[in-house]
Amino acid sequence: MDARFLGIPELAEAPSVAVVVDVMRAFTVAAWAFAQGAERIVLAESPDEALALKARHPEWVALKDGPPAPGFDAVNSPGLLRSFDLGGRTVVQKTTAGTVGALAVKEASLVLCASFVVAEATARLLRSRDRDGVTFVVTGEDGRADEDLACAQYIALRAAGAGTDAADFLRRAGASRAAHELAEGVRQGVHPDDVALCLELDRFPFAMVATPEDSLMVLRPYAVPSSTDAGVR
Ligand SMILES: O=C(O)[C@H](CS(=O)(=O)O)OP(=O)(O)O
Ligand SMILES: [Mg+2]
Repeated sequence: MDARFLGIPELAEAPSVAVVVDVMRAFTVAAWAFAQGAERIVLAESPDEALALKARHPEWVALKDGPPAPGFDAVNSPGLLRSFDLGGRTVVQKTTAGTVGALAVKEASLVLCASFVVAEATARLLRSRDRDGVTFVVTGEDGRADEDLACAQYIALRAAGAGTDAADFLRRAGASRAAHELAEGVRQGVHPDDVALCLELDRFPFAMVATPEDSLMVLRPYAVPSSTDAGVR
């Protein structure tokens, strides 16, 4: 498998297959939302769009990064989200890096959103597909966020079938700037368990696939069979 690792500003044209990686915290949070029962996650372009969607659909759960904000129901924290019952709910998510990265590749034929908690399911889905190349979007710090790059490199190796030890990749993520900022209270809307939850390898058995639906980009969990062809699209 030919893998490219690009930051959001380096995305010149729509890739065929894109894996958008945000370990801390958007796509760890998204996976937790599905684990808590959410049916789908609408990826919003802006806080205003998230609030407009919430106004049209008061039953939806609006979530954004940063501190709690008027009109929003939740923040971008896995530790805080795990106490929500999201059974059957639609979540609207807007974050600084992860959701922006996914929307930047919305023209791709396959868009996966990933983090360590869904790493193996994501790799398994990629292994099942007959594709020449995969573009990993390293969403943080214009492509330099080491927690995202480490996760992307790990998934790429697993997707290529390599028997890779995750320990070094998880160590890099744990030593990243984002991990330090979350641990030291630099970032807001944080639970003390957030970093540990972001470093839980393969906590969930599903991958996450984003597709356009009625002019919105919608993320859903995708159960990947443990063998043979996963059959997306
Ligand atoms: O919520 C996050 O961790 C970040 C935003 S910030 O750096 O904490 O302000 O957003 P994400 O898109 O999940 O990287
Ligand atoms: Mg991030």
